[in-house]
Amino acid sequence: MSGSVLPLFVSGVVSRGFGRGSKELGCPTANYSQEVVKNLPSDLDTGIYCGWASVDFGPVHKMVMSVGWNPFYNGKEKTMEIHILHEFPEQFYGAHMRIQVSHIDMSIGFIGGGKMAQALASGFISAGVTKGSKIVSSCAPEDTLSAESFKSLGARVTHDNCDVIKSTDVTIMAVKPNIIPIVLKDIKSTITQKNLLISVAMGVTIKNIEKELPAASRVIRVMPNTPALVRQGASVYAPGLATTPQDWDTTEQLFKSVGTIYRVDEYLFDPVTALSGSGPAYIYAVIEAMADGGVRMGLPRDLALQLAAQTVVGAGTMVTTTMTHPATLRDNVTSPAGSTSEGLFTLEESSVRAAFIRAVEKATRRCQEVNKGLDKH
Ligand SMILES: NC(=O)C1=CN([C@@H]2O[C@H](COP(=O)(O)OP(=O)(O)OC[C@H]3O[C@@H](n4cnc5c(N)ncnc54)[C@H](O)[C@@H]3O)[C@@H](O)[C@H]2O)C=CC1
Ligand SMILES: O=C(O)[C@@H]1CCC=N1
Repeated sequence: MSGSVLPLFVSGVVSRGFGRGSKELGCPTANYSQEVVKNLPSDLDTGIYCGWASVDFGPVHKMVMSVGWNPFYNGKEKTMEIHILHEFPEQFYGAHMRIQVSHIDMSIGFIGGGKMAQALASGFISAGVTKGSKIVSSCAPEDTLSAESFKSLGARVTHDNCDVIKSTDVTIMAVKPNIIPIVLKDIKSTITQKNLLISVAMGVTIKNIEKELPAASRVIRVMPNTPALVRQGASVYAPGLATTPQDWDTTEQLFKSVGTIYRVDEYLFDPVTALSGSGPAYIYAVIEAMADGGVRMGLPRDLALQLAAQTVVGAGTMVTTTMTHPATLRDNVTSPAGSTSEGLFTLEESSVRAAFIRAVEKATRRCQEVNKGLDKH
């Protein structure tokens, strides 16, 4: 994530770009050669940055920079395109340009300031994507706990959902599914095409949201999970009809800063919600139960909990980093006639695997029920 590599200093020779900055977009850009782009730290995400630039050791000017693949132009090469906020009398290809790159802190709104919103807000701040003072959150007036949590992050709290929409470019709608119709009614006459609305509500389809808002409203559906708080979240997204590649990029950058994000077809959202949205709760139950087993066998409670939690972290990391099938990793732990084999047999006798499979199935059905209920509105 970019936060760790900023501020970043880059210098090199200005090369000829595609020539479309001035002509087509009315925004001239100075581009670095591919050698410079290839030497960028791998942690520097694609996106828009701001900073300072100096050409041929001349005066320092403000600049904005786009780093990316230019999806609109089907770009094949990553580019760094720098627009310097100064009128130069002539082109300066071949000149030496030095830049200092910083973040543009994103202003992010949350409609609903509960558990999921708090996890995302804290994660975004610690990832360096934004700062508390750039966040605005709304919650129910009686929900003083959520209000206090957001205030402690340095955010502004309001009870007016339209205020959130007006104050921010990206707004995350994180209220319970049954509150979504109320919120959409609230913001309908305020939201414009300037706003990107991201819904994280379970069981609420993009279509259900779009139909309550003005035509061409930019809506993206995301299913995150609460480990976003420690930047270990797992999210998926699906874009609405009026969104642009820039919106997809913004969403990916945001949620990548707090874990992983995959784009999926929307019909997969219910099983995703049941697996990774709800999943942390299942795993907390596993950690607690394993620790209880340790305590039963004489371990101190704190040690048992630490060992159980770290075992889950370690096993998960083994799967994601070695890309080895869990069955092989499990075999590597299981010695003939050893302790693991006894433990696993006992889990099989209790149909633990079937219980997890059924849990994901039942949770998926619940998302479908909620969706059917909202469809009737
Ligand atoms: N908690 C989780 O692990 C996850 C939750 N989600 C989704 O996130 C959404 C929120 O869930 P939680 O944060 O768990 O719920 P929560 O109950 O902790 O938070 C709901 C928030 O909505 C606020 N609220 C209620 N009425 C409102 C209104 N009219 N206008 C503005 N705000 C209002 C409440 O004050 C509260 O801050 C749900 O749709 C859920 O499906 C998605 C993934 C994971
Ligand atoms: O339990 C719920 O409904 C939400 C959705 C996924 C996690 N929490």
